[in-house]
Parts: sequence; structure tokens; C-alpha cells
Amino acid sequence: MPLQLLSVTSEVYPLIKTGGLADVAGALPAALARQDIAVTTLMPGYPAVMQAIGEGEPVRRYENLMGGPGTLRRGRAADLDLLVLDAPYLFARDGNPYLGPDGRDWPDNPLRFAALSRVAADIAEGALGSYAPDVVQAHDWQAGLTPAYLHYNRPARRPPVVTTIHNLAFQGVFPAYLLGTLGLPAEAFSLDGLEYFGAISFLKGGILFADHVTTVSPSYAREITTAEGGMGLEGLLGGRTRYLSGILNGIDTRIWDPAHDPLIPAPFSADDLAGRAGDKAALQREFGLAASPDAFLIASVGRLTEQKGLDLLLGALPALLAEGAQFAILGSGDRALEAAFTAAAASHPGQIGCRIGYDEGLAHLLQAGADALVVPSRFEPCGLTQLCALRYGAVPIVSHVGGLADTVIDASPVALRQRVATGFQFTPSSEPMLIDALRRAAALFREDRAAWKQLQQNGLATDVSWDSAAQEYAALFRKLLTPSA
Ligand SMILES: Nc1ncnc2c1ncn2[C@@H]1O[C@H](COP(=O)(O)OP(=O)(O)O[C@H]2O[C@H](CO)[C@@H](O)[C@H](O)[C@H]2O)[C@@H](O)[C@H]1O
Repeated sequence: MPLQLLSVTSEVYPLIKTGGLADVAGALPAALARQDIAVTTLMPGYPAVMQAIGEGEPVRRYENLMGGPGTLRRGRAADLDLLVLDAPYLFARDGNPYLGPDGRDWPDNPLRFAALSRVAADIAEGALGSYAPDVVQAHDWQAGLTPAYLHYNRPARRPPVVTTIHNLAFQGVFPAYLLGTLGLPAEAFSLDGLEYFGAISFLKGGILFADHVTTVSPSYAREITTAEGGMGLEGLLGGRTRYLSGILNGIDTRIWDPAHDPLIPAPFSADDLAGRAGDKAALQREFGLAASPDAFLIASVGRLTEQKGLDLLLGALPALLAEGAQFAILGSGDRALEAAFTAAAASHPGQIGCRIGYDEGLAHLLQAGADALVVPSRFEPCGLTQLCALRYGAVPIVSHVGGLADTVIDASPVALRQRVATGFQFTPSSEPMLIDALRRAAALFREDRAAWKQLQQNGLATDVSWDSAAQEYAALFRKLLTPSA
């Protein structure tokens, strides 16, 4: 009988995605299945999700869930076993799951995600009868109240809960007066409860009341216990290091497979990188760059935010152009950064190309056609784009933080000699050090193509699949079920 895991998440690829959380929640179930773990995913019934499961099978009805009715429906979509919280007054809104059309957080976000966590706790307690999980995995602040409800309710059945932090920058902090509305007792407003600088924090609840906390890389697990990386929660996290671990993310190697990728014009593999030339030409066409096979083409893909250090990249563009390099960027986010990269492309036609928006196909083309992928993050819990880059032969140029530090081997003279390097790292995350790394990369590309090809082949040979992460999660879940643990 497989171990039954309830995964609680606010987004799942390919049903709804704003960031890497969706990729992880979408890919882990298949990898865990190979470890004899059956995952059921609880998520909100956004319109796209309701459409994907149709009617589903109603398994529980709520007359009053945070102020309105809801139905929990069982269904299957995208190869996932789903429990969907169909509560139209909370979730029947198109577009971004967290933001209204004005780009601001929905004002009722605390109610929306408390409802998700409340239902998760009910399922954990055994409310469904037909299904009761052995272990619960609560992802990010949106599921953070799950172990808090279990703590304050003191149910007879209380399976272990693992809280997984994908990004400590988002904590779900809301006014304390909401406690009653969220169905939490007044005692929860305390230092050893949800209280956080005079407000309440959903993620604090997730950390405090979980049996174990994971984050998505070993380095980030360390960084979040420091004043610099802990975002105000370092004290709590530092006091719980016995229950805190970092498990490095993978990527879905079926979706990201350069030998069989319908989203790129020319397939390739580690043994035969020749196809990349066709992909590079297509990328140059698509981004309006000069059709030059020998130009050093650097790409960037992701959310345009300060976290990702894209303001540093903006400052480094003149140096990059001075190296004769080309630059292609795909992303969306901060309006000022969107405007700045759009303007940079307009003033450097043929050298800089920019696409604002979200586009899976272009993301694949960028990875397949670019010579290098730059990720200059200020902090990075894991990072998925550099993993895709490794698998696609786009040499990653990354800051030495979090999961970036854990997944890229810098092309130091020793690593080059030993033929183990996979990319370039720089530290600290500053403009001068980024420029230095870009210059190092440009020089190697120009002067030693054999060494460059070795970097690409080492990247392609790196295991970026979910297999070892799934083994680590499986070992953790099983340990939590062992009485002596
Ligand atoms: N405009 C666009 N068009 C197409 N595709 C786009 C895109 N913008 C982003 N993507 C894709 O979305 C994914 C984002 O992955 P990241 O690791 O950068 O996630 P993010 O920072 O959101 O997530 C957080 O959670 C993840 C998962 O744990 C951590 O890896 C990460 O460090 C943490 O910040 C990548 O697969 C990327 O290709």
C-alpha cells in the first residue's frame, strides 16, 4: 500500500502557474509515485482548474467556509489526482491567482488561502472518510495555516505535516483582527503563535507547527537562518534547524528534453550539439537579433523582480554590448524593469531583444538557442531556469546564492582543467561582479570553443531530474511516520 501524501498548493503546472511553485507541485507527484508514494493534490478551484476537472465528484460540502459556501470535489487532470476547493466566491476569478486586474493583491487573500488550509486540515483530520492522508505537505504561505489549524483544533487524528518553503519573501502577513474570522483562537496571537511584528503570519504558522520544514536547496536552508536571508524569521528557523532541511528541486525532464522537444526547431543531445546552431538562428530571428552564428548570445528568462537581480543586469548591459555580445530577455513583473528592458531593446536593435509576457515556447527556444543564461539573483531558494539551461547547453552565469550556488560548478582554472565546470558563478550579487563574470564567460567563448563545449556537455550530463529529490522527500516522509522519529 503506497504512502498517501496530501500536497496542498495554490498553483500547479500545467493547470495554473505564476512561478516555480507550480512546476514543483506539478512534477513531484510523478517522481514520488516511483517511490511508492501516492500524491493527492489539494488546490483552489480557479476557473482553469474547474474547467479541467469538469463536475468532479463532490466529496464534502461546506455551508460556511470563511463566509460563503464551498464544495470539495475530487477529480483528475494533467495526470494528477486532485481535490479541488470549488468556492466560487473565493476563487472564480480569471487571471493571476493572487492579484486583481489592478495588479494589487486581492483584499480577501487571507480568507481565500485560510480556506484552502482549513480544508487541508479537515482532510488531514479524516473528514472525508474515504481518504485520509498519512502525511501532509503544505507549500508556501498559502498552505501555511494547515498545521496551525491542526495545532489549535487538537483533533484525534493528526498526521505529520511538512511545510515546504519555496520563497521566504512571501509570508502571507495580514492584520491580527482577522484571527476570529479565520476561525483561529485569540491565543494564536502570541509570540509562540502566529504573531509577527504586530500582525499575523501564515508562513510563521507553517514553520512553527509543522513536524518538519523543507526548503528547496541546502544552501537556502542555511541562508534563511541568518539575519541577511531570514526575512525576520531567522530566529524561529535558526531555533529549528533539527527540523529544517534543504532538498534541491529538479525539473520535469520529459517536458525539458532537448532531444524530443516540440517547442524547438532543431533537436540536439550531449553527443551531438549541432542542432543548437539552428535553434540559435531561430532565436535570433524571433528576437530581432543580427543573424550572426558567432556572436555570444546571452539570455534571461523569468520574473522581472529585484529578487532576480534584473536591475543589476540592466546596469551591466553596456559592458555586455562592449563585449560584442547579444542579449535576449523574456519575462514580466516589475513595470519599471519591463519598461527599461523594452527601451534598451529599442535603442539597440539587432543586439538586444526583449519580450514582455509569459511564453512557454519562447522559454524553451531561449534555452535551446542561447550560448549562456544569466541569473544574477540577490537570493534564490533554488532556481529552475539554470537547471533547464544545464539540460539545454545554455551555460549558466549565476550569482553564488541559494540553489544557484548548489547547482552550478564555476569555471575556475582548476575546474576547467579537471573538466568538471558547468558554468560561471560570481559573488557578491553586485553589478561589478556580474560584469566580471559576463566578461569571463565572453572571453572563454571567444578564445576556447573546446572548453566551452566541455562546459555544455558537462551541463547536459548533470542530473537535473526529480529522482534524487523524490528519494529524499520519500525518506523524510517515512521517517516522520516512524514512531521513534
Ligand atoms: N515569462 C516567462 N515565460 C515563460 N516561462 C517563464 C517566464 N517566467 C518564468 N518562467 C518559468 O517559470 C519558472 C520559474 O522558476 P523559478 O525557479 O525562477 O521560480 P520562482 O522564482 O517563481 O519560484 C520560487 O520557487 C521555485 C520552486 O521551488 C524556486 O526554484 C525559486 O528559487 C523560488 O524563487 C521557470 O521554469 C521559468 O522558465
